[in-house]
Formats: sequence, C-alpha cells, structure tokens
Amino acid sequence: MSAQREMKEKNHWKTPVTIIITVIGVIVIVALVTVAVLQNKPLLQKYKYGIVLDAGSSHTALYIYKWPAEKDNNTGRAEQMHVCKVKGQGISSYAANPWKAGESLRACMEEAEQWVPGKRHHETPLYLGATAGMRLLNMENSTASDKVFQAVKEALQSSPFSYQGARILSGQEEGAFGWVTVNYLDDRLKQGLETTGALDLGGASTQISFVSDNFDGSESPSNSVTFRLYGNDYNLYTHSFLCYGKDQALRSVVAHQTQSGPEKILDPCSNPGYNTIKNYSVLYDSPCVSNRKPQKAPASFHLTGKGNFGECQKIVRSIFNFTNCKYSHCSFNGVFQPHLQGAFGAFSAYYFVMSFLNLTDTSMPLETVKEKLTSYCSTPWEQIKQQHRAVKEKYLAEYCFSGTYILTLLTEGYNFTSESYSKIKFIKKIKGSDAGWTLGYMLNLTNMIPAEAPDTPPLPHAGYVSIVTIMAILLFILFILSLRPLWPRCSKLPQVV
Ligand SMILES: O=P(O)(O)OP(=O)(O)OP(=O)(O)OC[C@H]1O[C@@H](n2cnc3c(O)ncnc32)[C@H](O)[C@@H]1O
Ligand SMILES: [Ca+2]
Repeated sequence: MSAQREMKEKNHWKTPVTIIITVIGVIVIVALVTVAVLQNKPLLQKYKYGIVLDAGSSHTALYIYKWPAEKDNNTGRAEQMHVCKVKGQGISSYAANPWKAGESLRACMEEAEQWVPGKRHHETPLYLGATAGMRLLNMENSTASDKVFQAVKEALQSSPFSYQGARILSGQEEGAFGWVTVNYLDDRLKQGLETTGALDLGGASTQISFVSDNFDGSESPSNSVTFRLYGNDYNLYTHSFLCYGKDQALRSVVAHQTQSGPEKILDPCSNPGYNTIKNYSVLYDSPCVSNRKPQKAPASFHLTGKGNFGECQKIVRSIFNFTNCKYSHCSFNGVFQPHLQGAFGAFSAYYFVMSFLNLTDTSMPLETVKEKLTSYCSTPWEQIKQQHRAVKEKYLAEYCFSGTYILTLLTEGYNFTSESYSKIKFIKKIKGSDAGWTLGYMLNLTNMIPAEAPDTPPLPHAGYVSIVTIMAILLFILFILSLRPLWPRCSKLPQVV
C-alpha cells in the first residue's frame, strides 16, 4: 500500500509542468552562478616589473621585482623574480678607470632584458643605489666618484628600461629601507603587527634599525625616520656606522697591529699557519684608516696567523670607542641608541659568516658561540682549506676575524644580552626575496606602500560565490513552492500557507 502511494507521489514530479519548471530553474541557477563567478573572477594575472641595482662596496647586484598589475589587488605582493650578480668588484673599485664601472653592468642589464617581457621594458623603472663604497670614494675623491656615476648613468640610460636615476643612499636610507623590506616581506606592515628590527652588515658600513617604545626621536633626531604605512605610524631608530662593514673593520684591526710600521705581524684573527704579504699603501688606502698610516714603514709586511679568539677579540674591541656618551644610552663611538626591543633579522654578511660557522642557531648560549669561535680560530689553515675546498680562500681566511667581529659588534657594540641575542634570526631570504634595502627602496619610490590602509571588499571571492549560489538555490525552492497550485494531484503534500 505505502509502496503504491510512493509511486504516485513520484509520478507527480514527472508531470510535464514540473519537469519544465525544474529545467528552467536549473538553467537559471547555473546562469546566475556563472555570471556571478565570471564577473568577479580575477583577470588573467598580469605583472609589472621594477629593477634596482645595489652598488655595494664589495660588489653590485641587479634585482628584478615583479608584482600583480591590478592596482586594487590587495593580496598582491612585490617579490624578487631574479638576481644577477655583476662580475668583479663594486663600482667604487673603478675609480682609476671609471668607464669600466659602466661596462661591468652590461652583462646583467642584458640578462634583465631576457627576464622582463619585451612589451614591459619601457615602463619598467630602473634605479641604482650606491652605498658605503661610493660614500667613501666621494669623501676621498669626489671627482673620481662623479666620473664613476657618469659612466654608470650612461650604461643604464642605454638600456630599454625606464631609467629613474643613480645616486648614493644616505646611511639612514640604507638602514630604513632594509627595515621596510624585512617587515613588508613578513606582512607585518599591512597587518599592523609588531615589527622586526633589521641588522645589515656590508663590506664598508653596517646598519641597525628598530622600533622602540621609548624612542620618539627627540633625543637624537638624526637617528629618527618616521613612516606612515597602511594607516600605522612608525618612528624608527636607525644608525649606519661607516667604516664598520666587515672589510673596513678588518682593515682597522690590521691597521691597529701595524701602527709602528713593522715588517712582520703575528695576527690572532688569522688561522695558525696562514701566511700572506700585505702592502702598506693598499692597507691604508681608505678614509677609514688613512690618518693612521705609519710615517716610517716598509712597502709591505708579512702577516702570519696565530689563531687566538681571545686575543683577536681584544683587538676588535679596540676599534670601538665606549667612552663619551652624551645621551642617556649609547651603542659606541658616542652614538645614541635606545633600548633594544623585539625580534631582529640579521642579513648580508651576518648571514654569510654565521651560516658558514654553523652559528645561525641563536638559542645557543653565547658561551657556546665563543667556544665554537675559539675552536675555528685555532684550527690550522691547511686543515681549514682541506675541509672547505669549494669556499673562496679570501672568505675562509677571514671567517675567524668576521665571526669575532660579529659577536663583538652585537654584544658589546649594540649591547645584545644573552636574552636579546636569542631574538636575532640570521636570514638570507624571506619568502624567496633577499633581505636588503633594495626592495624597500623600490616600494618607496614607486609609492607601492600606501600611507592609509586600502579598502578591502567585505567578502573574499570564494565567500561571495558561495552566498550567491545558496541564495539562488533558496530562491528556486521558493519559486517551486509558490507554483504548488499548478502541481497536478499533489494533495498528499503538506499545505504551504
Ligand atoms: O653595504 P656595503 O657596505 O656597501 O657593502 P656590500 O653591499 O658590498 O656588502 P655585502 O652585503 O654584499 O657583503 C658584505 C661582506 O660579505 C662578504 N661576503 C659575500 N659573500 C660572502 C660569503 O659567502 N662568505 C663570507 N663573506 C662574504 C663581502 O665580500 C663583503 O665583505
Ligand atoms: Ca650592502
């Protein structure tokens, strides 16, 4: 009996009217959802590009960035697409043959033409920023520095990209844009999260930048950089120490040992068995040490490694001045520094050196760091060379000094304690992009970080599509029910009032 009733009810649904209504309803729903989805589907992703050349003291690197072309794409983030390392040394090394500085860039400029689609070449901004190597050359010989810039400009202007200028960045800019890069890549700026400090160690200068609650800029305005980014105000402390990059610091450490113009030195910062001849005029050819050049000295001196971390650290300490602070707190050389706050990202030479020495784990107690450095420094040079055949000898010979310098700079220069040291992360890249000032510099010059938070759509795309679909289905059910009087012989169904 109940089976018969079921059969009858089923048959009601097979009447022509119901079938037509159902088919039309389904078509309407499919059409509605399709239109909604297509209308709101993000267009095929198109990209814009930007190029920044980082003309550092030790080398030049060309960075290509790309980002989604739609202006209102809030999820789009600029990211590093490619990096090209320029062969040879930094542009400041071409002071005697400036045109070679321009020539040195050509190979990477041609590589960039392959990476950026041809139709975007003319609208792709191209910047060059020079840092401490050119700052020093400019101090020493501004005519030579101008000539290097002229050569570099000519090389860049002859490329198909939209050349936007080549200039020396100030130390504040270098520090501040490094901080912007780190926090932009970590999505801290857009989300208004607590920011990460930035520590950059170059060849000729080093930067420290962080936000501290007890820093408003009033005590030392020259260390203050203010930003309004995505609706948040930041008062950043930043300082750049010229001559405290690792190559110039090493120069100072060797200069300290050659004040009396000896023919031989026993260097505790080089491994035992390491031997080299150094030229006095080359060593003292830098404004960082030129005023200390010994009056009477032979043309060159022999440097022999002694490999003693403790003695090396004593000499490293001597290149910092810890007296004469006219502020409430100083780092060194009478430079104001507020209390360290929050986490820090340490990149460039901080990373190269600490990753080579297996010291990137900052949960390691500082005593253990010292023990590891003691052990590296005292390892015979021949053994070091055998164990690391693939690493450049120049770097290998300097890791004892560099590790000692980094530890001393962080703990005695900047006053990182065993607790705050553990909040440092030695990093090379963040989400595929190199940590460094270049990305922040480009974002600033292209106005890609708005001062105010952009309006976000009330719903994400997926949520929007789901709601449209559910509404369409509900509408269809109501429509079917409203047509119930037309249904033939459906008295068995409950009445809709
Ligand atoms: O910021 P400035 O001071 O202008 O210098 P830079 O931009 O040229 O400096 P880098 O960060 O590129 O490099 C910092 C130093 O690290 C050195 N370096 C690069 N790669 C290294 C590696 O794998 N191991 C050790 N040192 C390295 C390089 O020679 C420099 O002395
Ligand atoms: Ca640099």
